[in-house]
Amino acid sequence: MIVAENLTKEFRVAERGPGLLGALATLFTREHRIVRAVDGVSFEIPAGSRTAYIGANGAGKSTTIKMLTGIMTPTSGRCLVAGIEPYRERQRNARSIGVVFGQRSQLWWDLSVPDSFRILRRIYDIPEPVYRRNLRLYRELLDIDALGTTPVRQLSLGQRMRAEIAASLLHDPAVVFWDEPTIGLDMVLKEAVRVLVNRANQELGTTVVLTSHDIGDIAAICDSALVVDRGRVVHQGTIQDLLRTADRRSVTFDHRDPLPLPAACEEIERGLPGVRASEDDGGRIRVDYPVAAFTSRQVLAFLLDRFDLADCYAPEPDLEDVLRRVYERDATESASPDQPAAPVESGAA
Ligand SMILES: Nc1ncnc2c1ncn2[C@@H]1O[C@H](COP(=O)(O)OP(=O)(O)OP(=O)(O)O)[C@@H](O)[C@H]1O
Repeated sequence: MIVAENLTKEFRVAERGPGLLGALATLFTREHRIVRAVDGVSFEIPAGSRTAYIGANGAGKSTTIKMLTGIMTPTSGRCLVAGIEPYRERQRNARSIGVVFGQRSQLWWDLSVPDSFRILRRIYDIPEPVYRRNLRLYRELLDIDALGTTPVRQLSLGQRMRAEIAASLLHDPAVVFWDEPTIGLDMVLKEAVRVLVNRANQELGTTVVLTSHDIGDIAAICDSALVVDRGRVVHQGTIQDLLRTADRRSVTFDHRDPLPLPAACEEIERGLPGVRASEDDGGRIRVDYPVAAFTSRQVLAFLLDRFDLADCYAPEPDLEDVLRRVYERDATESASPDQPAAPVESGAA
């Protein structure tokens, strides 16, 4: 179980003027401003869950992960990972967690991947059967042998990320924190990484906390989501809960006889004000409606009344669309500071 209680992190940043002179002046200036990267965040992540920690650029995700992994100490509040306050007991915490930061390496730059793994095995005191089992898995899924004896610093980004991901799971940690883990990976490797982490979750009960802008990773790995904005939690619940916050939904239908599509779309938009009707790639009509104005039942009743439907389906809202709207809404709210921050929604955490 991971708990954050009023977790806050502030940075003191020197004010800097424009240009080179401005940059030089910061060396002597006494003017600072406080950036509150994480602002009283509270949440609970149950053991064994797979949680996406999501938010727009600069929302405070990496800073939170750094506190949860013990790299940074909170300005106030606290967090617990499996009962440990990570920044107070860094070494004990490190034994039960695995970490991938897309931008940083946990491997030894001048050593090869097999050498790095041998060192990690000693550091974590990994039992022989566990070490062998995991290496077998990495051979099978990540083609780890192909990295050979090349020093880590000479690997491509994608090759290094394969090794980082394997290293984070090598000691069967209770929790993995992955911050942008699939940067640089091709589609086949992305899929392999998803299989690997889902296997660890199902077979060993590994808790997964994933920070990513990759919607494919979020949908394939996570069952719940924590959405942060300007350092605050604005949504916590299942991915399904998040999808239910969509403000537009759609219905797509096929007509029994060929229809004059532009005229049909116009008729729908006239009959249901605020709705958008358009032809999709397969020659069907797609009707997008605002959920605040219509229920799916009302839209369907209208369509059945006016058209001779051959087939009809209502797809799940698109996670990418839902997140884009959350980020757009948050950006609009930050542009008008008088408006209160979005409320915290809670679902099954
Ligand atoms: N060491 C630091 N010193 C000063 N400000 C910082 C520092 N680290 C982060 N910040 C600021 O804190 C805020 C949150 O940064 P953070 O890296 O946690 O965001 P993020 O959600 O991980 O963003 P991204 O999706 O772009 O990686 C940003 O405004 C950032 O500029």
